[in-house]
Amino acid sequence: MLSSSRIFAVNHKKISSLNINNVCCSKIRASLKRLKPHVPLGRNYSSLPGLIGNDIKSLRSVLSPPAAKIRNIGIMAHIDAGKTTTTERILYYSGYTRSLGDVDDGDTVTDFMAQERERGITIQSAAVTFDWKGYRLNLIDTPGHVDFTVEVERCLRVLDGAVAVFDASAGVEAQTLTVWRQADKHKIPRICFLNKMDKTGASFNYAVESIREKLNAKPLVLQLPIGEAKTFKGVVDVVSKEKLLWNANSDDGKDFERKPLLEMSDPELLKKTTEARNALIEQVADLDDEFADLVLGEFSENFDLLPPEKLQTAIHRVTLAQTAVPVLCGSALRNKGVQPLLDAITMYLPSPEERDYEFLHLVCLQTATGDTIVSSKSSALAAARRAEREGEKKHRRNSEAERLLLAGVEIPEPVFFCTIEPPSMAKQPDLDHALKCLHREDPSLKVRLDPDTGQTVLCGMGELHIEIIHDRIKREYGLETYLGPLQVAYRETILNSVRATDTLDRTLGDKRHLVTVELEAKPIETASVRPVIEYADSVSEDLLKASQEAIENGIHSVCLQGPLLGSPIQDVAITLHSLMIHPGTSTTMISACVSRCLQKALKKADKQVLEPLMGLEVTVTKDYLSPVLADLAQRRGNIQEIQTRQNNKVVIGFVPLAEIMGYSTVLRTLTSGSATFALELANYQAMNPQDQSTLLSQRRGFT
Ligand SMILES: Nc1nc2c(ncn2[C@@H]2O[C@H](COP(=O)(O)OP(=O)(O)OP(=O)(O)O)[C@@H](O)[C@H]2O)c(=O)[nH]1
Repeated sequence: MLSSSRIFAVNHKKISSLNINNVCCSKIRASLKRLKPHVPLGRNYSSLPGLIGNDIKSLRSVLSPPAAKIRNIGIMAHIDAGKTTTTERILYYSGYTRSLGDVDDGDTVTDFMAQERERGITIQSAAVTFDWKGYRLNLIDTPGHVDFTVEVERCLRVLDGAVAVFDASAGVEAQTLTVWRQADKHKIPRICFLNKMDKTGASFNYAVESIREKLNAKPLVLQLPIGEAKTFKGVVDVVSKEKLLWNANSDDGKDFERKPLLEMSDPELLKKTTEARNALIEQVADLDDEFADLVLGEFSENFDLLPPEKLQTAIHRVTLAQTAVPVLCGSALRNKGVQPLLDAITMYLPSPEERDYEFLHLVCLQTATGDTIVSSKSSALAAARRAEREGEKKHRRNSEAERLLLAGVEIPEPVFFCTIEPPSMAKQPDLDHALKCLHREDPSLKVRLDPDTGQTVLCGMGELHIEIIHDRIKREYGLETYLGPLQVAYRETILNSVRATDTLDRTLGDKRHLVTVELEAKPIETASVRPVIEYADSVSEDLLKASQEAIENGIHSVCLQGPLLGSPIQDVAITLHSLMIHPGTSTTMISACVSRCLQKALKKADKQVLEPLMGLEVTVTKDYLSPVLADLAQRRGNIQEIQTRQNNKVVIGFVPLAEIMGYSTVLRTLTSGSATFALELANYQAMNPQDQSTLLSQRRGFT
């Protein structure tokens, strides 16, 4: 009975380590497999204090620690900032692994896929569970490359906190902004880790300023570096006024000493640290009333008397409130600064208990017959709509549908596509199966059938994305497939209003199907991927009730394949002006008539191709700036600004996606491999008439 049906969006669960593991279970299994020679299959609890003899209570807390002792966190950053290297060190110091893996040697735990190891990049998020000083940490290492943004998004939804890793010589980079925005959207408290402090050009102050300016965040400087670049050897803990120095002779960074700063031995550093601590106390007091009362009352005369724990508790509160972000620094590659980062994770990031997930109070997995479990926002909405149709009470429906929206993942539209063919027709079902599985795992991969050729078409987020999918089909499903040329996913729109009328009159058997439709298509200003559908007052409500779904299906199917290139039509509104349906006409016929009528209207309209415009950021040394700019000019690039970032120039601008295919190879050649770039879809822009007609001729095979 529908009144008892409930809808759960539960594709990502959280709270326990088991749940996080479910998100990326294949990856964990593979990690454990690789670790077999070193680690017994099961968790290494060596770092947990309190497990004595047969103490059942302790044992229970080891197996399932109280929620207050759990941290579900993610590591996120721009590509190559050092997430995987930092994760690798974290696993080593926590006792999860017994040797240090290296991205450059292709032997890290979290980058286990063959493609990740070969390319030294993270493609799929990996979850690992380990313990640190009595806390259970469930950690996800996420990819930095923009092609795998969805992977980051799906992880952020299950996290309670995140560590944002930065390359200290570059500060905030293009993809940092993207992941930061995603974390803002999911309201994830964060800690910043300024990595690569050992690298030439590393600058703590520059990186902190870039967090303030570009991310519009309030950095809380909890550490100061001791030395920078080649001279980097440790950090000062601003909260406790202690210095942490790593033993230069230790090759794994386990050995470091923590000493209070003294006037006698470190007068300068002590002075700097006291200033930084006072500034930190004032900053936190500004953000937290409880702490302000404490500081102004008892400690206003001398901040030195304020116990570190009081400051730490207040920092925890402002981190949780996301009014500021603690900033730490180190060098994961040189094994410095990672243990204090782990302490900060347990100290400042929240436990699951401290986070409020409204939709999770819905989702307690006590399901019963009649419940609906859905896997995405669109299926949640479809289920909610179905529930609505079948008569649930109005107020309950609305609030439920709204809450379900919280649980969805936003999947960006793909910008590239290409055909994919199996080695033989007999293998088509195997290919379909592989693509179905891969799509389930990675919803940003879309698969469709070309209605004209019957070919399977892969749609993805970028060249790398499609390349990796191709490779995975070969390695994981044993299928050698053939990819057609990579093509840009264009869109279409119309430039003027057009009207059409159509009648469909067909008799099948002894049944007459008769529909007459009049509709109008017009351009709209607001960017809308799906057509806006409106009904004129003259259309009878009763008629509409019975046929609305069929009408909308007809409209949507036409808008998926525009008349120019067969690309989706966007920024249009369709108004149904009149509708006449003969009794007994099937909904299929209604859909067919609406589709035909809309196609007729679109044929008459002035049409425009829209092309994906990419935001581009190229980081290049001064010597190579000119060739990079000259090349971008040839690619119809529009340069917005050129910033100076340490010793580099950063070119920021826009370039049509069609012009930037294979850019990594060209850029490597132009700059002897010294430049890096990041691309992100900015919007869809109208092509100029000349480029549009060239494109149309190419597609029609005339050039
Ligand atoms: N100098 C220096 N290099 C580092 C440091 N940490 C990482 N690297 C190097 O930076 C490169 C990228 O490191 P990764 O750990 O793969 O970075 P990532 O952020 O996981 O990369 P993606 O997942 O592909 O985005 C590798 O060559 C590392 O050796 C560091 O602290 N100092």
